[in-house]
Amino acid sequence: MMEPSRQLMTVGNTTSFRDTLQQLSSYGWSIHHADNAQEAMELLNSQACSVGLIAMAPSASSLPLEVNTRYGLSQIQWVAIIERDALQHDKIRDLIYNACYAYQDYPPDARRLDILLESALGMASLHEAHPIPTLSCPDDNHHMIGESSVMRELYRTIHKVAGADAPVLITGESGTGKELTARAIHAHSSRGHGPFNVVNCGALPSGLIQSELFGHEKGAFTGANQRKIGIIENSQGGTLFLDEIGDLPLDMQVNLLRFLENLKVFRVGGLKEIPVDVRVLAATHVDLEKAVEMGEFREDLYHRLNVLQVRTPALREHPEDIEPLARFFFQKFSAEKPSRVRGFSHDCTVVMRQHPWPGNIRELVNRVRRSMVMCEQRLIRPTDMGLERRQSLSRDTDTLQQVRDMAESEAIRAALARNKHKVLHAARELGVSRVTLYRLLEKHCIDKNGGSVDGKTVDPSTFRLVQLTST
Ligand SMILES: Nc1ncnc2c1ncn2[C@@H]1O[C@H](COP(=O)(O)OP(=O)(O)OP(=O)(O)O)[C@@H](O)[C@H]1O
Repeated sequence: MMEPSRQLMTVGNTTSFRDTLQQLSSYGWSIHHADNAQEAMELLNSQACSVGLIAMAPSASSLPLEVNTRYGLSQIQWVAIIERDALQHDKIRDLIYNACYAYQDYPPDARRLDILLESALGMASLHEAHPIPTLSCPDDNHHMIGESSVMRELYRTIHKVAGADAPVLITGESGTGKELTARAIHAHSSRGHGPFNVVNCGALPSGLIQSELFGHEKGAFTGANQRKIGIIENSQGGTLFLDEIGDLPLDMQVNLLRFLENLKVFRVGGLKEIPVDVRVLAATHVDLEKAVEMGEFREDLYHRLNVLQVRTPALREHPEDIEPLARFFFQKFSAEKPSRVRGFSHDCTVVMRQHPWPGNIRELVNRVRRSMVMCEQRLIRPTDMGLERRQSLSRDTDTLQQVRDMAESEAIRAALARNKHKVLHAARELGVSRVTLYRLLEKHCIDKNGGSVDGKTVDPSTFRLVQLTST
């Protein structure tokens, strides 16, 4: 780890302890001053300060929270200098408790402060040593988190398809980040400055869908008192994301296909075609090929949308990202609403790894949010997240065979995921022949796409049940 540099940002009215600051300079601290939050943020853009010393006025500035919200909670370790009496104010107590590393009374003692700042610096460097890996998005709210090989592969694919102006079909289980992926494709494409509009095809009432998408002219039907511009036209110069495309009624599929072929819309009741420059991204969590076979989805539309394909991985395929994701959501929610909770207990991180996450990243978001409400301690425990340590791995009654079977089935699923479901490659990685791997897939009821045989979400404990009942 690099030796942390002794850059110190001071904020607020520090005139009453000017001498102390001079002594700190003589101890090797480079001091940069900001009068207010705005200046502090500007300073942070040019100086790599990770420790802040704030002269906290009795009126209680919320500055440490503001700065941490902007820069990511825990990025700056704050030490507050306060009048002892100020601790009687709830607001100040809360602020120090929630946003500061430590505090010292007036007049601050240079030696003690030096030690305190040094240890704050140590804490800051620990945070820096564990940055949250992301795919950045120009829009601050939509960064993608995860540094596993599957997520890196996803980022690479996003960059590749962003450069092409063709439709993209995004597939993946519910909650795996299909919409976020669509936003990232848009943001990294040449249309990034244009609009990004989302239509959930499953949520639109069938009677309204035509006019929602294509718009209508005044008087086109009873109740059409005004001209309405449809969402396709409103996406001019940008991207239209059609979520749950599999739910689009068949008659609408024809209209959408026509639009994709000539990039012109006909408003309902309109007389002329209007050209629209828009890129269409579509997402589905159902198997569209199967839907085509069943006659529920038009084959021509499927091929038109499926020019480029991106698959968002299930969370169980990249368990190494669970903790960084959980930390990211924790920081995000802490910034939105200051919390006394400081992070996750060790037990909690172990249990998060064991949980199969059938609801994927959305489930993780919800569980982290819940845990921050439920937690009564400084660290979140498994029960705060509504999770229990999985019995199967720790129960005395598990036979060695059962434990082996579970490990075997999890290793196979992970190898398939890593090898894009290519059985031959997964078999090579696992050091078995292809025939053996097929036999094992059958034994563990795994289809070669990593799901269970009936296509339901894979939960290792379910596999165990299947196995126990079939033997
Ligand atoms: N890699 C990621 N990094 C950070 N947040 C993520 C990531 N992937 C998903 N999320 C978050 O998880 C939640 C679900 O993501 P999203 O809505 O994109 O999933 P989805 O696959 O479109 O779900 P559905 O199929 O149910 O519509 C959102 O809050 C999203 O911001």
